[in-house]
Amino acid sequence: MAKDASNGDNHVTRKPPPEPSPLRKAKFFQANMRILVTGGAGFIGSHLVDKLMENEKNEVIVVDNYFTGSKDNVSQWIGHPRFELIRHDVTEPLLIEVDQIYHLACPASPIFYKYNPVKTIKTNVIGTLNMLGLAKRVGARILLTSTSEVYGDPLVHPQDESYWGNVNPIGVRSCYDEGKRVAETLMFDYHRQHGIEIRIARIFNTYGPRMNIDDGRVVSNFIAQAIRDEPLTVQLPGTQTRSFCYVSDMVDGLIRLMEGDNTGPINIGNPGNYYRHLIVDQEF
Ligand SMILES: O=C(O)[C@H]1O[C@H](OP(=O)(O)OP(=O)(O)OC[C@H]2O[C@@H](n3ccc(=O)[nH]c3=O)[C@H](O)[C@@H]2O)[C@H](O)[C@@H](O)[C@@H]1O
Repeated sequence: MAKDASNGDNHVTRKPPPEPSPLRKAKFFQANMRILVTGGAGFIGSHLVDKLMENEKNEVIVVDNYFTGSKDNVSQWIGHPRFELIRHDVTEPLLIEVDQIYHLACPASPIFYKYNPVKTIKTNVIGTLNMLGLAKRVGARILLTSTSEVYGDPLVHPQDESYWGNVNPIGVRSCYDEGKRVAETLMFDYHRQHGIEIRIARIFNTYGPRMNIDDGRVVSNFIAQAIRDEPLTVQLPGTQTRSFCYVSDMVDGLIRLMEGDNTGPINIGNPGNYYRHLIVDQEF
């Protein structure tokens, strides 16, 4: 699904990224790559951590406030010499020395992001500013997990990255949709103004182990209803489509984006769209 979505002028005034700080070079020479994962105790974040930890040259630091994530998701790494877990809210500055930042921290499903919309906006805006400030200070490359929801209620199907979206700025979902859109804007402004190395992924529906069963998203809804022997909720059969990506494929996509040369934004998801009633037929 990847495409160059420069929208005309994203790459025009790119400056070279700043040098990594001498402090990091001197102090952390043992590990080839020190990687920060915000939201690393969440569903996708914890699978990303598992994959990054497979590489013995990586040292992984997880920062999470456990709003929707859980220590259980990373319990297999607690005590490992290359792993560190910090309870921290990204809306507060973080002083740390790292080479790469995967910035995932954000409530991601409607139930949770609507629960405290002001906090959701703060996490997206102030949290992303803080992570970009950190990236600038230490010369780290930063990847933001944005979302397919930046396309809002799209007027074109399927949406490629050059589509600017159709988003309600004042609705109850805006804290998330517009929050992620501002986060993307901040990423590109830091890139253009300060030469920060950025990567932006727009994540589509993802499923797999550790997904939150009660988060109100379609796969978890179906599974939860099936387990509870309840009728499955299918809205307007035949009209609602979704794509579904398995979490290990999502994580591979995120790592390849981080390691590659394309800033994004890049859609990451399953390119096939499925009607909700077909999912039910196939899975149950
Ligand atoms: O599908 C997507 O678009 C989303 O995918 C992932 O979200 P996901 O792993 O599905 O959701 P969670 O399991 O809720 O993970 C989010 C993590 O962020 C943490 N978080 C949330 C809010 C906050 O203020 N700070 C913070 O650290 C949560 O505790 C949790 O561990 C990414 O983390 C989101 O940034 C992305 O928007």
